[in-house]
Amino acid sequence: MTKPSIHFPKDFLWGCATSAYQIEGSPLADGAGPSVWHRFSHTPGRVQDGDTGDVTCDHYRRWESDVDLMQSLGLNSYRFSIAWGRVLPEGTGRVNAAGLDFYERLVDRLLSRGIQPMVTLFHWDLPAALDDRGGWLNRDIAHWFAEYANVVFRRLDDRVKYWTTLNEPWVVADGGYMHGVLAPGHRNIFEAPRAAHHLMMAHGAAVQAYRAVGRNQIGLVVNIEPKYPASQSDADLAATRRAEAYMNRQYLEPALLGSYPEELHEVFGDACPKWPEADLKLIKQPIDYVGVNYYTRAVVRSDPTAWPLKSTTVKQKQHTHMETGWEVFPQGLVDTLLWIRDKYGNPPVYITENGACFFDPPQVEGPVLEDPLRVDYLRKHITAVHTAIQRGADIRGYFAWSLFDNFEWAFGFSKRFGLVHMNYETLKRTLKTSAHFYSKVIATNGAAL
Ligand SMILES: CO[C@H](O)c1c[n+]2c([nH]1)[C@H](O)[C@@H](O)[C@H](O)[C@H]2CO
Repeated sequence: MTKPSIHFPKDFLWGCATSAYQIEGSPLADGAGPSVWHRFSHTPGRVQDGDTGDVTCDHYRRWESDVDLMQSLGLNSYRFSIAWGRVLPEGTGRVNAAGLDFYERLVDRLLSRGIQPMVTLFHWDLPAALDDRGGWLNRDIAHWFAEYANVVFRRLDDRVKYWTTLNEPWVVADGGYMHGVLAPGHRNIFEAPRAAHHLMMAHGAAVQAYRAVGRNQIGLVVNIEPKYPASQSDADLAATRRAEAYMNRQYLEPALLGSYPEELHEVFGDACPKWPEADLKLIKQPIDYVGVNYYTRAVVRSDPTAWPLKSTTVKQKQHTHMETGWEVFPQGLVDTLLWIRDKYGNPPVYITENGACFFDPPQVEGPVLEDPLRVDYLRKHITAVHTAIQRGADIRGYFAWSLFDNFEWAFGFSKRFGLVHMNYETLKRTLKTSAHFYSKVIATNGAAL
């Protein structure tokens, strides 16, 4: 029986995603101010092997040929983030012209090569100067973020059609303030919900600012990891509900519904703050799309000893090389997209990140690196996107994570997600077979799956 031909919507965005601190290098060049990740990666013991973002892919200096490489892959879109500290070295006030000029040149080159930019304003690299003023624990950060956003909107909104306020506020609050494994490295259950709330207030303030000056689209990017109970026991079902509320609903629902899930009280207990209605009104600014970062699912079991969720995830059979063994589970992407369709009124969605890390060698000899496991992962997950579209979900684009192997936060360079291999000694870029595969999928708008 011949395979039914797969076609995506005519103007579907096909891109790759990256972020500033993970690929640019030169974190202090041309007047840029340091970020919390510059400080964190230069603090011994915080990042595996003492890796830092000082060089990484050296994109800050190789951006022109990198854009040409994107064009050679046939990308029609590229998702990247702007380093706040390059534009406003102290986070507020003085604008660093050289920093803003870098991103303007990047946008212009992308457009000249037929590549639509999707720009993320904040992908975790908060200016250190703002962290010194309390960072995400200071309510004023909503104004600081709106000020920064305005500077960028005014310069680039005539060319950038897709904006994102935040990338994955959950990771910042959970990693940076609850568990302390990401910058700024706090471990405090009383801080985490406040950081989460101020992140969302900043999102709302930036969207509100955008509506005054912008003419294009703006959204929020959240990581969604669907939660499946390990059993139908009351304890596992309750643990699954808590885990879903803590990761998947805690950010989407204030943004889309103007309220927090009740289950957060079970997670945070007496650390759960009561927020004024005005805050939630600010957060619930209408957005044009939801960005979904999907990698894996979680099978959840109750575990009264696990802090703070009182739940753990059960490792599954086929998984990627991430430390906690992210299961390869494309059905979870279908389930996630249909869950958003049904629970939040079928908003426009972009898959703003999807990808996998498998072992790739540090050096590559030949012209291409074989990465069959990643090809298989991408094929299954892009097919899952198509399944969700056929079942009525309004999906408008897909961005593979990531264009290059890059700085994988606390894991340093030990984890490789790229479609293009990075030799960190020579900075040589080498296409993997996943890049060639993705290129064919784009050229045939899905038929090559
Ligand atoms: C918690 O998993 C998230 O969905 C997630 C996975 N990832 C992310 N978020 C981040 O947006 C990227 O900066 C990471 O490099 C990438 C790979 O780890």
